[in-house]
Amino acid sequence: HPGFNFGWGGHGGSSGWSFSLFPEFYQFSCPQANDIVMSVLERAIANEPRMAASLLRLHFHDCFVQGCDASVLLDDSATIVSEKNSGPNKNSLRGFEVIDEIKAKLEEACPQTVSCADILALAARGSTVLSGGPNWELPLGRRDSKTASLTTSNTNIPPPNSTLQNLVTLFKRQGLDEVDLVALSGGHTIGMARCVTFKQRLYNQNGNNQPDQTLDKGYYYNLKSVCPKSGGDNNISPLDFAAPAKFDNTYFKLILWGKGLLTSDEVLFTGSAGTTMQLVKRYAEDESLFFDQFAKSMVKMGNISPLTGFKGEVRKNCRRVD
Ligand code: HEM
Ligand SMILES: [Ca+2]
Repeated sequence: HPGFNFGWGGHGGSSGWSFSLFPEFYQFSCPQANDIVMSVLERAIANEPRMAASLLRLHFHDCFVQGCDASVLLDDSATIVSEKNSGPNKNSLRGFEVIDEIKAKLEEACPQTVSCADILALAARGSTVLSGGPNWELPLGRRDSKTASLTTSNTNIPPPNSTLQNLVTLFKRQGLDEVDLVALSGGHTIGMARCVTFKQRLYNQNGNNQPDQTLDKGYYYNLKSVCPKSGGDNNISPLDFAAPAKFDNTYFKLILWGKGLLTSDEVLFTGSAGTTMQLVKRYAEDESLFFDQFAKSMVKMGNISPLTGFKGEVRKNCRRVD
């Protein structure tokens, strides 16, 4: 089988072999893999700029549940309880049709070779680049799960009203630290969120029927007009209203000004942990520092317990196990 990296397992495993991800994984088996991904992305994102954001988020929601194994793409079936119906995912995750299109093209060019988990990682990177963000060398060789976990999807993915402590804990569970938390939250430089995810901040942040005091007043009135106290749950607002389709560091500037959309964005600056506050300031001041760290943290997130070697499979259709 081409592309396996037979390195010695040195991390306490007793089995002897370990397989790690590496950028040239498809060099011989499907050298055009990234070009095919990029050609589909170019069209999809030109057609709808928000698609870049939706695809970036898909990789995150995959990696935080059972690792980066494309579990998030599986539909309900006799053996699968789909993660698509979890609290954080239902009526929210988008981009599945674009992944299907990429997979169909890859199956034509290189049958049963490129995993759905690697497609998610390639699509996340490509979406970042096409939105004006950083590029990075992307380790590949993930394989696809034969299982999904609705319950883990409900427990591992942080909710939008999280405290800073809560965010730090959920990221630590994945081997990610405060630096990764702040940099990866910068993914909110693109895309949209539904009213239901930030309504609490407008009308009852602390159980006293008062808005979140950290919200800028003008921004607060704007948000109220798209997100009424009752109804309108599916109305959407940009996570970075200054440039919702451009991958830049304005997300961090907005947070400094009380114009971050979600509680989870604002607490990076106002929550009681000096480290994340300093990082928000530094990324707001220095876009290239943010880009460098975002790239590093994306590689780290993409390395969360992948299936490698002979584990898992390469699905033919990302929506079902073979
Ligand atoms: C730190 C914890 C995080 C929380 C609490 C969080 C929460 C959310 C919420 C509530 C939404 C809106 C969903 C909706 O209304 O349907 C959203 C959207 C989004 N998130 Fe996060 N997120 C987090 C981290 C991340 C990370 C690590 C990434 C990627 C690196 C990311 C990328 C995105 C993107 C791009 C969107 C917009 C998606 C679209 O427009 O379709 N988020 N997030
Ligand atoms: Ca997964």
